[in-house]
Amino acid sequence: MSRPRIGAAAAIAQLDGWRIAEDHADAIAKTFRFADFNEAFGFMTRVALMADKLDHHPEWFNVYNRVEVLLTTHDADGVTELDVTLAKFMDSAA
Ligand SMILES: C[C@H](O)[C@H](O)[C@H]1CNC2=NC(N)=NC(=O)C2=N1
Repeated sequence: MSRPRIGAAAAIAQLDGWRIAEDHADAIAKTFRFADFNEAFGFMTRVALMADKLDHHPEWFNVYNRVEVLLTTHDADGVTELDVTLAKFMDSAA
């Protein structure tokens, strides 16, 4: 799905707790913390199903109760509204 790039700054202005990713040309990032691995993996499962439905997939890293997420749109070489949509879903699923 092709979308115009809006950029990380415009994206985080619409979101809570998200930051401009370091060490990346144009991406947004957030670290989610849960009570334990079960909660973290439940979150990842809910997000995975939505990501596949949107055909828009996160880059993420999990250790026990922590999930570090990076969102960008590879097809657009940067952040698009699709990243904002997935970020908002993640916030609602956390
Ligand atoms: C062919 C397929 O639609 C694309 O590769 C999709 C899959 N998931 C994707 N996820 C993300 N984050 N960016 C993309 O550009 C993207 N493209």
